[in-house]
Amino acid sequence: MIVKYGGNAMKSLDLRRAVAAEIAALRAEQTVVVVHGGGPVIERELAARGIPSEFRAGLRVTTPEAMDVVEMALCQLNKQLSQDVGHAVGLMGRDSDLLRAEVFDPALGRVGRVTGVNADVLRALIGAGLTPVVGCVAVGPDGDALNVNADTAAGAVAGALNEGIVFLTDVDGVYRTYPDPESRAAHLTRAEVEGGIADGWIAGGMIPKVRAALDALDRGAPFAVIASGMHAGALSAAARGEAGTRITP
Ligand SMILES: Nc1ncnc2c1ncn2[C@@H]1O[C@H](COP(=O)(O)OP(=O)(O)O)[C@@H](O)[C@H]1O
Ligand SMILES: CC(=O)N[C@@H](CCC(=O)OP(=O)(O)O)C(=O)O
Repeated sequence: MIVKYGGNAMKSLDLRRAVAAEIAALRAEQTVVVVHGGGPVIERELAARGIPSEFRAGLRVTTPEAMDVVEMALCQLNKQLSQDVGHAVGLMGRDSDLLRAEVFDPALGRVGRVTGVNADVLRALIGAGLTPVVGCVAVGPDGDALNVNADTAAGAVAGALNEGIVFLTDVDGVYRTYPDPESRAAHLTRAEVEGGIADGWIAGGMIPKVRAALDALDRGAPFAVIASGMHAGALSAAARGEAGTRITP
């Protein structure tokens, strides 16, 4: 299974360690590949350098200067997470062409769209009993770094490995009336997702997440769930289909 682990569910060290422990526990039952972002860490490092952040439809406009900071911040986080998870190898998308990408839209700068995943490297690590922990910086056609939204990167990895995916975040799933957790949808079809984006009840950072879930299914993932990483046991409940929002074709 692929676990996408992102910014909001890693805001404190305690939370990060709790999720890492859940990932380590899940590994006793199944193979796990972690793909991570780190929005809040990137945000902090950019702010410390006086570099402003602008998002369009959930994607960070990334200048070459911002790209350097994104890569530095995510590389450090990658090592911390792989240490937290244990028996893991931390890799960035630039290692062994793990994530290949092209420029998504020149107006967004160095933002990438994934064009290929080196699944053989992941299979080799898994075969050696190690958990891959993948940071979402890809290699572009010119060999330079491209900033890929971590949900998008994780969806592409799930598709390439034909494995299910759980996107961990700071909400219990997709809410029909955000922010009311009682309105969580247990299932959403592609048509409902597209309708939700068009009608505006799926917004902001949830847009790349639901699109990545659909993309993962299109690329061959058997299931895609969006669930909370904020409570103990949430990951295994989501893996069993007892929590979160399951996106279906
Ligand atoms: N319909 C919705 N249901 C739940 N969350 C939503 C919805 N629409 C927008 N959101 C927002 O999406 C956020 C999750 O996306 P994001 O902040 O990018 O998460 P992460 O950093 O975990 O990847 C939620 O915290 C919430 O603010
Ligand atoms: C292009 C783009 O938006 N890239 C993201 C990559 C990190 C990410 O996605 O982190 P979370 O999963 O924590 O949100 C960014 O720069 O924030």
